[in-house]
Amino acid sequence: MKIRPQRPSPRHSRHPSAAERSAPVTDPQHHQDGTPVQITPYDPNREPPGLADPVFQVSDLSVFYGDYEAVRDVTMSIGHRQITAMIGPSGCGKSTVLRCFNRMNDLIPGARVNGKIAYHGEDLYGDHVDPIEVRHRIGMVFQKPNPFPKSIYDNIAYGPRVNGVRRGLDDIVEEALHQAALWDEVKDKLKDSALALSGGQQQRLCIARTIAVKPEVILMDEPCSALDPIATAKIEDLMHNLAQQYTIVIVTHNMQQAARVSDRTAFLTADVDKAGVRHGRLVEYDLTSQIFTTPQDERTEAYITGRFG
Ligand SMILES: Nc1ncnc2c1ncn2[C@@H]1O[C@H](COP(=O)(O)OP(=O)(O)OP(=O)(O)O)[C@@H](O)[C@H]1O
Repeated sequence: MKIRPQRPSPRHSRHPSAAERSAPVTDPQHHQDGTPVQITPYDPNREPPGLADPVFQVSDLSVFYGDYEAVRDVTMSIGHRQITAMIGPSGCGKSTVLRCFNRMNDLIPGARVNGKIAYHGEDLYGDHVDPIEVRHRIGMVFQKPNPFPKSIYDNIAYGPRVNGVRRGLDDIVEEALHQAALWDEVKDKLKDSALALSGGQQQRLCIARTIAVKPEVILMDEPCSALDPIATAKIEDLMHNLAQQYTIVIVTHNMQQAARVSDRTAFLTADVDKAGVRHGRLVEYDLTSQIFTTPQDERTEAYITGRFG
């Protein structure tokens, strides 16, 4: 697969999206005693990154499970080194679309994709494209932390070893754990089982495991839904830092989270057709600040103000 080589380089620091400053839905998360959990704010001087030279260009994407068209006609671009959130009511197809970005839907019997997803201009579903290679470039973090029943070290080293890396593993493991903001907590127990970590630590371990194979894109499917507010805040902080080097797409049910972490937000919903069948649709896609302050579509407004969904 010809994919443009990626060379992570430091990006200027993060901005606070206007959403964070003015969104009507920015309830902070709270500790058990009621005090708000602090999340490092974006840099107020940073402009939202643009969509020139997008990582993905999605055109007329429809996804079927057997005969059922779960998602219909999605067209959008995903920008480089920024965080794109996908929000919408349950069943509107957020996870389905997310899984298309690294061909995880290939693993679901009966799943089929129509339309096109270009990755740096290359057809991601082209005949010549190796889905395994795609998943190296485009990693995924799931809702429930899923460490392997191995040591912390071996979890991180697993991907590089599979890729044939034999030397420098210690450095790779340390760097990935640093990037995932977990090093200080685990550096003295790298040989301990990953299963002994807390849920939040396990999720950061899974992020470190993803980073260790040096992807360009990290897909996150509800990465905080199984975590408490403090662990959630750590992951959100981590996302702000990771977006300096990686392109992140996150599915979240938590609108406050989308408003806090993302540069751009896609709102999806499910329309019911004449036959009474629901199909997921992209309703609106814009800067997060726009979506949460001046949405253009009344369905988006109804959703973000809690009137449906
Ligand atoms: N493996 C599958 N086989 C058949 N139908 C599926 C499969 N996965 C999802 N669907 C259907 O596709 C539609 C979209 O599901 P999807 O999980 O993508 O939505 P979602 O917006 O992520 O939902 P949620 O927020 O509840 O996770 C739903 O009607 C769902 O039942």
